[in-house]
Amino acid sequence: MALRLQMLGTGGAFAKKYFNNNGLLYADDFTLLIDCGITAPLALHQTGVSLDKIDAVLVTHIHGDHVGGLEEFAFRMKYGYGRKPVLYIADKLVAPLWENTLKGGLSQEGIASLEDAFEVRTLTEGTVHSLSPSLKVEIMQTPHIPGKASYSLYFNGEIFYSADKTFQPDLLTRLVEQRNCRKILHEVQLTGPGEVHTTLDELLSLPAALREKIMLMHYGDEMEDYIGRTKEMEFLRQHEIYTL
Ligand SMILES: O=c1ccn([C@@H]2O[C@@H]3COP(=O)(O)O[C@H]3[C@H]2O)c(=O)[nH]1
Ligand SMILES: [Zn+2]
Ligand SMILES: [Zn+2]
Repeated sequence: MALRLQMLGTGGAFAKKYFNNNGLLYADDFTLLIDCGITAPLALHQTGVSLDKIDAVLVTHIHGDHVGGLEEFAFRMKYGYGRKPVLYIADKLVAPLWENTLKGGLSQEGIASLEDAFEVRTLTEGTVHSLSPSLKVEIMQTPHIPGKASYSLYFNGEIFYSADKTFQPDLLTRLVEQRNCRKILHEVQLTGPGEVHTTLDELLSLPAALREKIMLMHYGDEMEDYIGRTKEMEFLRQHEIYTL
């Protein structure tokens, strides 16, 4: 059966009308939380999804809007459900996530490493990882902040989910023309220069054959002003469930 996606939030890091850009990906036999930002615990609560229904969380990179909810997630799973959440993470992000983000809050007697708080399953580039019989993922490092690794995701060899990233037209073209990609969930920055993100103008410069596969996410509070100005590319709406 097709994958379904329910964004807990579709906002950029500083959006106030939208929660952080985190998504629930539903496969037949598996529910994956893609990123767990600062607002994820509240967004999950409002969506009516309890933590124990999430089979695993996967993080794309270490910014607060993508990992800031992990401390609460781990503590509530430990004290509320008596177990550790499964965490999929690129091998290169394991040390920075613990040392630079989570250690201060989570470390205590019995929790001295990321593995003490989560069932850590590392992901490597160039490998297709089976999360379940119906859900496979490949991670692809894509440029975001210089010197800071960030990984876009390719699900079941056909669905591309961009991490925060700069414009990479060649990658998008290659995925569609050579790797059977039929849907692209893409971050977008609506105003100002892209710098560490992809601007709407950049995405509008792509050929129609690519644009028609793209849905937009990680946008600012000004999104409504841009409805009708994105050609074939629709805005993903938080909490709605999309069949991919
Ligand atoms: O070199 C930098 C680093 C960061 N930032 C801002 O901080 C935010 C962090 O989360 P984000 O990656 O969703 O979005 C980023 C930008 O809004 C930036 O504009 N330039
Ligand atoms: Zn972000
Ligand atoms: Zn980021």
